[in-house]
Amino acid sequence: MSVQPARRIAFEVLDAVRSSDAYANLLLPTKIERARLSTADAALTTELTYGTLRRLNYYDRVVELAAGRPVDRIDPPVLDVLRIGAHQLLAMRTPSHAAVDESVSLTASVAGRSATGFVNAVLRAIDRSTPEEWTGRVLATARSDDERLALEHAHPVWIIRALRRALAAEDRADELAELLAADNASPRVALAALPGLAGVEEAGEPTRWSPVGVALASGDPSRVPAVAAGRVRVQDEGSQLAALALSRARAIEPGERWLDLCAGPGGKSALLGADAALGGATLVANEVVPARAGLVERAVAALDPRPEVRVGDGRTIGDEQPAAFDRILLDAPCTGLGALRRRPEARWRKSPADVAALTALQLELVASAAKALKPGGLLAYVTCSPHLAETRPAVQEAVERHGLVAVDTASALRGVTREPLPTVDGAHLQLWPHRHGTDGMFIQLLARVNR
Ligand SMILES: C[S@@+](CC[C@H](N)C(=O)[O-])C[C@H]1O[C@@H](n2cnc3c(N)ncnc32)[C@H](O)[C@@H]1O
Repeated sequence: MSVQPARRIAFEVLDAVRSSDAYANLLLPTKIERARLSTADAALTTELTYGTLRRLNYYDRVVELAAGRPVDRIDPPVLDVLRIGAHQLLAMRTPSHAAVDESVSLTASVAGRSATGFVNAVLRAIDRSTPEEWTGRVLATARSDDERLALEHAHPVWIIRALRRALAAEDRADELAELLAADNASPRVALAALPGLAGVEEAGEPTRWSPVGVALASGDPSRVPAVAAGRVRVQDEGSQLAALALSRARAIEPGERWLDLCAGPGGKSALLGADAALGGATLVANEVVPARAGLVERAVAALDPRPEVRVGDGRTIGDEQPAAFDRILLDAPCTGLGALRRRPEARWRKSPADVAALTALQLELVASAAKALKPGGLLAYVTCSPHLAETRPAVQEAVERHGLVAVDTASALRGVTREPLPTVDGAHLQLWPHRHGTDGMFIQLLARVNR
């Protein structure tokens, strides 16, 4: 029996994510396009791939219980087939015979005939109980409340604890389950119409917050002509607000110099560059990884004038160009814990050790950005992570060590957003997937006060 392309592609992506650290959100669209899948098959492939990757810990526990052995004693390609099979049986309600038979055929082609009996037996064992019965059985294996939440909502325990702390800092710890559920829902595609180059109405319906935001009703964004021309770009609304917080917090004086310190792949540079061009300012987009600087070049290609794109370490710009910029965006490298809904496997890749390394880098970048800021200038410190270790220390050092003043960011965005953002305690703005429908961006404006 031949294997349906949807299941084969889902397997290939899981295999590449596991064995060569591939990014599913980059690899999957390429494979779907190459296979010339219909819209329905593309949607099925995406659900098989993303749904399985998100809930890996849950399906691994199901497989362990059904197979009677730990997953590290199962051949990795066979385990991937079982994970995809379990997702079909427990979450997609695929008819049993299709899920089992196709998984067996897939096993024969990727792991050899000798493994097919095992896959058949494990999937039939999974199919003998209802999804609800499996949930009960899996949750009963949890050794703590947090492990139970981790299995129920498919997040690692350390991320659950970090998100709970970040919510608790806003007195919202009781919203944890809602946040975890939002991380598991596929976001709608949001687009940004670049100011001066495209109108919102060209591409779809206006979004809730961003004045340049467009919601794509359905389909492939690259088929929208303005997207193909680079005048409208796929960009989360939270990211749009981060760029607009800097470009629209105050009127632009012609001749202002702006810097995007960590620009790759260039989403925010494109929006900043468009606003800069309209206001008579110039933008320099800096990125340390040359290949990512190439992506920035592509992102800003439709702009006139085009921002200068440079390859360099943002940590040295402050010494190289002190007091040179009127506005700086520091969209810091971070764990991305606020964007887990977009990158289904990301949650399983990160570790607490990444946080410590990133906090250190963020502090060095803040020091450099603060030096590069002119008196009277404005800095936006941004992360797509609400982790307190990636937000609080950078802002605290900007104020206490580098003499910047925290600006009330929600107020600065008041006249900018379509709908007023809910008020927050403190000068920063923390967006949340479950509250705002955006990625979990943290945005703090900081000013160097004129002396
Ligand atoms: C969160 S991403 C920026 C996303 C970008 N602003 C956008 O909207 O498309 C952070 C970027 O910082 C870059 N980066 C990491 N270390 C850096 C450094 N020392 N100097 C400059 N850029 C750095 C990473 O390569 C990555 O492209």
